[in-house]
Amino acid sequence: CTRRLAFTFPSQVFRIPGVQLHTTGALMGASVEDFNNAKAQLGTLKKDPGNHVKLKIYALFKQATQGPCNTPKPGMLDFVNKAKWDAWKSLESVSQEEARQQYVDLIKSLVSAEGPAVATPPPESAQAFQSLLVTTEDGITTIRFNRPEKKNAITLDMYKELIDALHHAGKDDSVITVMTGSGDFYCSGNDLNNFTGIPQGGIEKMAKDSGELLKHYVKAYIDFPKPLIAVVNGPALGVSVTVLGLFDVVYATESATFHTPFSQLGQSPEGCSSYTFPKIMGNAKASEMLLFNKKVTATEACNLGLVTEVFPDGSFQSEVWTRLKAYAKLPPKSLALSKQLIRSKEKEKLHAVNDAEVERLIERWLSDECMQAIMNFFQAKPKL
Ligand SMILES: CCCCCC/C=C/C(=O)SCCNC(=O)CCNC(=O)[C@H](O)C(C)(C)COP(=O)(O)OP(=O)(O)OC[C@H]1O[C@@H](n2cnc3c(N)ncnc32)[C@H](O)[C@@H]1OP(=O)(O)O
Repeated sequence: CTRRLAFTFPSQVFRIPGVQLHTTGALMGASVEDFNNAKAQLGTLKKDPGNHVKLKIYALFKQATQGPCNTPKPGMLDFVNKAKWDAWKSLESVSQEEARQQYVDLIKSLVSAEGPAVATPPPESAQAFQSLLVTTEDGITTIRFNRPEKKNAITLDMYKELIDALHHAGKDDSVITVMTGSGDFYCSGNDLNNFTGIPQGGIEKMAKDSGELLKHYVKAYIDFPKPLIAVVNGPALGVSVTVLGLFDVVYATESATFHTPFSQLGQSPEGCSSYTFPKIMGNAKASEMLLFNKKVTATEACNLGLVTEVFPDGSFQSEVWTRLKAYAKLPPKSLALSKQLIRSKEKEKLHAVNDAEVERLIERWLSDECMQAIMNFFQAKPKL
């Protein structure tokens, strides 16, 4: 029985091939009911103006069932097939197993987002995010950066979504919360476009507003009430690295790297890293990273104490998720209260550090050094 999910896409209809409700459903690990519910959602999905969700479903399905895209690139004017090809191609480095998992997570998040009741719908995952995939399953809320085509760079809206997602995850009935990335990067840090628009209210207001947003973003990590675990699936840059000092456990795949090119960008450290990094790795090593832009490998980051454990690329996802599922079976209150005991002594200090870092950054964002560095990135696209 081969039934297909169909939806309109720029005035045409294209189909997700091969969604066989019985055989493929079992293969992909989602139930027939999930697919039926997802199908109903796809017909009415209102919050998908750019068809991002639909394209994502298409691409994940292709990647999971056929592996990396090796078909010829469609012509520029073949908009529909080009969009599909780009979406599939962007998953090149996602393993079939990971794509399968992401596909199932996405289908399930659609089902619980707006659809018919499922067995135990976590109310928090009822939110639809543009740039994140948030799911709750087996006691784990997973917040996944989901802009793989931009290496998961964090836009202003995405900071807001992340704050929301963290607040919800802190209150939902999951036992642990996991952050990870879609595609080949964990996250390339702040989206440098955040500073390129001509802001209403002037550049000073933009810097001040960005400072406020950053402060709230970092605060969401400082105050996070239950175990927070980073699953670093690839390179990490900037603010996605600095906040790692506020996580409870950081697992990294062997090929992940950690890079905080602040002085290169005319900026200064954030995410409380000016305090947590020297504390974790000592002043000398922290200075290499935070002042002199040293990019460290996963193994080096582990030796420095920033990363808890490194796993081979080939078995990263399966080893880590097996472990996380076991952690999520531990008594939730005991875990949360123990985390709070470990972190509470530091909280006041961390908030003060956050305030000071943001104040310094507001000054930096208005500096010639910073503006020049951002212009250089977009003009020359240097590889950092
Ligand atoms: C509220 C504001 C708070 C601010 C807090 C302060 C935070 C500071 C930081 O996070 S500093 C770190 C900032 N990040 C960077 O400087 C990274 C810049 N990007 C790169 O160096 C490279 O893109 C790369 C190393 C991440 C990846 O290189 P490569 O594998 O060669 O891919 P591409 O360069 O082709 O990237 C693909 C696509 O993504 C776009 N992109 C990637 N990262 C960013 C980014 N951080 N900001 C904006 N755009 C980014 C890149 O431009 C390409 O787009 P295109 O396909 O050309 O449209």
